Amino acid sequence: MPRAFEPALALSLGEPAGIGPDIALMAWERRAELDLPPFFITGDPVLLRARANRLGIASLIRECDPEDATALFAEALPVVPAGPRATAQPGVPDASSGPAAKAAIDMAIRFVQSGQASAIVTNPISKAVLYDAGFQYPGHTEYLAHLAGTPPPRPVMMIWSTELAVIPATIHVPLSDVAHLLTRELLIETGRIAARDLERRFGITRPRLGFCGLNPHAGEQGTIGCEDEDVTRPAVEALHREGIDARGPFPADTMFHAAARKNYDVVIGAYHDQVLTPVKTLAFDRAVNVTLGLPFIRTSPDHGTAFDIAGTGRANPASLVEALRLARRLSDRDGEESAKADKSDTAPLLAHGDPA
Ligand SMILES: NC(=O)C1=CN([C@@H]2O[C@H](COP(=O)(O)OP(=O)(O)OC[C@H]3O[C@@H](n4cnc5c(N)ncnc54)[C@H](O)[C@@H]3O)[C@@H](O)[C@H]2O)C=CC1
Ligand SMILES: NCC(=O)COP(=O)(O)O
Repeated sequence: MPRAFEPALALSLGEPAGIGPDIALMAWERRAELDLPPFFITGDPVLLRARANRLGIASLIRECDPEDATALFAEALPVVPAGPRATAQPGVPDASSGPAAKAAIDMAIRFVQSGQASAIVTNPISKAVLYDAGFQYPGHTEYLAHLAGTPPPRPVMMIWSTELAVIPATIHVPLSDVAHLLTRELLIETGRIAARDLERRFGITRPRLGFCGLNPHAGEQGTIGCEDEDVTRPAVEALHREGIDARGPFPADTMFHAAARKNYDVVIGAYHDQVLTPVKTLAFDRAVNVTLGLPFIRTSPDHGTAFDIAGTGRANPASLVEALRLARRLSDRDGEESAKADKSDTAPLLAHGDPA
């Protein structure tokens, strides 16, 4: 059933010196051809106008309130001004970058929490720039959990593509800390959240979670490192006892080939690069970062700020386009689910192998 008011998606500006402004403008320019869901940007409209001029995009930027964005979207790029002016040039972050990027996220989240936006899509931030500005969180994933409530829910990072979906159990931590941060509790909680959200939000009945070993050959029965037998296997068994289809641990080096990928709906790995490397190799321009475990929907392109090509017109907006589409599909599904007493006929949102 259509909702009376269709809120638009809130897209945060991201790092002003990065490609976030470029890809937002490029996506909006092709909104009709790509049949994009309406979105508005939270951020500095002056910077966006300057970037549009630099890129030669005949973009009409219109400052507005979030409620007006859906109606405006066909004729202009709606922008809700957020925070301080962003003065950085493409590729060269300056002192305004951190505060401007953070203000854009804060405003977008307020609109999602008040129902003035249906979901948040975040453009990439430079973590180092934000840390320099005093930002206390490793990335969006952890910051959004902090904004979501008290105590903050455990956020789970999933990078989703039709070829492969992955979750790093530890997220933005140094590699030297991974072995001691990888606990049974962490894996069990991550598995529970993944199983629940893949079912509830993505419509996958009894999702198959493939756990990835930490050590070579998943520890070779405990002879090459103890974590796979002492931590991961008991976590998989505990999830299994709860009725969750958890499998593994499997060796990381053989989990990602085409036949193996058919055995899981998502791979849960030990650390960031273990699982993000395969998905970015397979689907760099299509994969979407989705945060599970939050009371609202958040997606993001899978890539970073790409300072080396900001302002050149060479950035590919495809991952942002997929992030916008997925946010819309997840929020439509959310709306249907809450409006519906009988949920049995809601189709799966995406299955691996579906055309994107
Ligand atoms: N969601 C977020 O906020 C994310 C932020 N980052 C941040 O981005 C910054 C740079 O990270 P890198 O590791 O250099 O990764 P990156 O993704 O920014 O760039 C890696 C390479 O891919 C290219 N590239 C990236 N996106 C592209 C696109 N849309 N079209 C064409 N080429 C593209 C870049 O030009 C570069 O050569 C870091 O500060 C990192 O923290 C990284 C990932 C996600
Ligand atoms: N490589 C993905 C990534 O680091 C994204 O982090 P976040 O800012 O979305 O938490």
